Amino acid sequence: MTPRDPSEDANDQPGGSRGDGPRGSRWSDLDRPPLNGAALRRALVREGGLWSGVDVVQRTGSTNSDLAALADAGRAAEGAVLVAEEQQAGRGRLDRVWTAPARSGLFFSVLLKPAEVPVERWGWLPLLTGVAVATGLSRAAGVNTALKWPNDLLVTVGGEERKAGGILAERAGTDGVVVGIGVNVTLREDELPVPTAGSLSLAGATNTDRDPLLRAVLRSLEQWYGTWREAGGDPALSGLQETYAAGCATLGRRVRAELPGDRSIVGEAVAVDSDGRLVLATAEGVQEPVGAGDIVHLRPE
Ligand SMILES: Nc1ncnc2c1ncn2[C@@H]1O[C@H](COP(=O)(O)OP(=O)(O)OP(=O)(O)O)[C@@H](O)[C@H]1O
Ligand SMILES: O=C(O)CCCC[C@@H]1SC[C@@H]2NC(=O)N[C@@H]21
Repeated sequence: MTPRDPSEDANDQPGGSRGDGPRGSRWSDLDRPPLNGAALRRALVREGGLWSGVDVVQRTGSTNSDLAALADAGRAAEGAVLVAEEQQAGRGRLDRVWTAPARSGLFFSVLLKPAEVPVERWGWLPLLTGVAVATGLSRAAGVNTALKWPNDLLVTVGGEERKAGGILAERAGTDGVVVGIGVNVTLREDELPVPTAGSLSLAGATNTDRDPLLRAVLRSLEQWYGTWREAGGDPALSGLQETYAAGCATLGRRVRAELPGDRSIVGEAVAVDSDGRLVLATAEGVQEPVGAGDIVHLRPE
């Protein structure tokens, strides 16, 4: 898959390259070891499995943009995985920037083509990915994670909820979705892009070795995606709706939903409905489903 940095194959050497650190970085390579692309491929790519290829590049603008361009050109198969050690134009939801310094986290995109699932149910893909990321990381990093609706990954740092990861899902080609995942693994307090951000290491993770973390997330994603597809994308039948609700820190909280067009609604988040929308119960006794926008967790009244 392209575009690739010519130096990327350094990652294919066992132990990876240990040369100069990235330009402008205060970290040496020994502080932040590289991913081992060859070992990841060996562990993840197998006949009949979902992952058809795993490419690791040193640096790019955005793995979502790159994989979407390949999908648009018909040059990427279902299950293609593109990982970057660093992103220089990482993108978040709602046209925000996603900060991704070299080797500080997991920055990757996967191409999914759920042909047997009706398109109306594809909106569950980012939520499904959130469940897979939270499950994989809770297991492999030894840290508690929760989801803020729709798919921010939260950790607790010094008693505060902080955002350590996020998911950006975008249609690509005629029949696919590129799901991009960003997780802050070893970002230190003084490196955080915003005070509300956190990282797995700041939350006390017992393991911050990115290879096993990435494997755990991709294995969990393969499992959840398989179960959901077999259920025809039905969120209840696949158990996804229930599992999502169990891991969602937004439910039961007082929140403000900031909607497109400068409108906002305040209410208690009471459910995630079968379309993946967050249902707010307002003080007026109305149940308002919210499908898009920003959610702010408020203090209890
Ligand atoms: N590496 C990163 N880690 C965490 N947040 C980041 C990172 N890079 C950029 N950001 C952005 O910083 C902003 C602050 O995140 P925060 O969770 O506080 O607020 P938010 O605006 O409610 O985010 P969201 O809409 O995703 O819920 C977000 O827009 C987030 O996308
Ligand atoms: O929280 C968000 O708003 C979503 C952040 C998604 C970031 C990931 S990093 C890999 C992929 N490539 C991108 O440009 N964005 C996603």
